Amino acid sequence: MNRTAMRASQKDFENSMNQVKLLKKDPGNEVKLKLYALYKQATEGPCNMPKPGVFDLINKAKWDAWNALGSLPKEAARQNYVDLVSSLSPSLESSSQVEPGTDRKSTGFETLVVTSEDGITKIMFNRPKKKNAINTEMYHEIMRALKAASKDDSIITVLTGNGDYYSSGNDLTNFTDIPPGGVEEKAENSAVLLREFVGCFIDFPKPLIAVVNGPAVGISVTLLGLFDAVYASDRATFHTPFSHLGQSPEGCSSYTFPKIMSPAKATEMLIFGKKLTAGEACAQGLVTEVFPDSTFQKEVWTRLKAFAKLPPNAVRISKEVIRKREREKLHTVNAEECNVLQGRWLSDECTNAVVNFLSRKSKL
Ligand SMILES: CCCC/C=C/CC(=O)SCCNC(=O)CCNC(=O)[C@H](O)C(C)(C)COP(=O)(O)OP(=O)(O)OC[C@H]1O[C@@H](n2cnc3c(N)ncnc32)[C@H](O)[C@@H]1OP(=O)(O)O
Repeated sequence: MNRTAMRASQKDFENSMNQVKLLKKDPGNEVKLKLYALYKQATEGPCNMPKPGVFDLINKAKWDAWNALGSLPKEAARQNYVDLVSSLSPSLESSSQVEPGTDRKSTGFETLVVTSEDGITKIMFNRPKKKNAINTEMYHEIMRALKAASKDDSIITVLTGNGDYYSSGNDLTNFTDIPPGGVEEKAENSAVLLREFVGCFIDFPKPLIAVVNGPAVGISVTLLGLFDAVYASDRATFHTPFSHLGQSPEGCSSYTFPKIMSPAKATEMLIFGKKLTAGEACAQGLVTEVFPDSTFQKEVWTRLKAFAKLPPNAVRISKEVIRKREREKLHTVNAEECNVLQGRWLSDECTNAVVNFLSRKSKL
């Protein structure tokens, strides 16, 4: 069953309430508080009770648990309640794919693996044979996964890649699927898609962390300027060969990169296509920290799990405070970059570069 994409019905919710009564084992106070909070959120919405006094320990703990859910929508709370109950009583739900002790994995994605565990939603690019190139389906699936993650009960969201690459950027075969309106229509559709896609990163309400497991190219690099932290393996490289491809910067990088790394360093990357090692990208401020590849996954996930234990409301509010004053500017930059790219995609320079790649005449 697709836990993230599907919404639990009122009937599922009522079944889950009954299942709680049938639990053979006491799930413990922490889980009971979580169930209480999700139940209240699902039935009444955000916490609307006055805060109990410090000595009213039980009611204070219940209030804290409910209040911690912030503005989580009722439907999401209902789904989380159903998921939590089914993880406590797997034998009671025959159709559940949720095994105790394993990640909650969302099916319904062709190009991603999306899991949610320990307060972290992980969105993993999953086209390893194509170096995780982002095809049109993947753009749509990433947007869908981000929208679901923004509403689930995770504290942080992580993007990473399966296989040896983080991502090789835009799938160049995207350009071969020409609609009846011809290349102009294709360029226009692509600009609309890109604008919406980058907009999802600008507006994402929780800390967004990139776990860059290997080389990153094109849009998978530029987007990093919109992330809240970027952890990289020392195998990772960062390459934006836009001029070589007859294209121009996107992902708001024309604004974020000069701010992050100085205008001249941004020029070297975005105009001259200089490829940075992970160490260089860290020295420029694009990467937060670099880890040896042999210990990368272990060290990063230990750290992320600790971050995900922080108070959810404080984390979310802090992200909003940081993003708020830049949001409008970022949307303006995004719109401008998409406009410029729409023209670039129709240029001979771009067409030749794509044809050369597709006919195996050139690689980066
Ligand atoms: C609609 C929104 C548009 C937003 C625009 C964004 C701009 C960008 O992102 S620009 C960056 C575009 N990316 C590239 O130019 C990378 C092109 N790929 C390469 O140069 C090389 O594949 C590589 C250096 C990434 C890896 O080389 P390597 O020799 O190790 O492996 P390959 O044999 O080349 O790759 C395996 C397999 O994967 C296919 N592939 C890899 N990357 C892409 C890609 N970006 N687009 C399409 N296909 C890609 C490659 O063709 C191979 O496929 P086959 O096994 O079928 O031959």
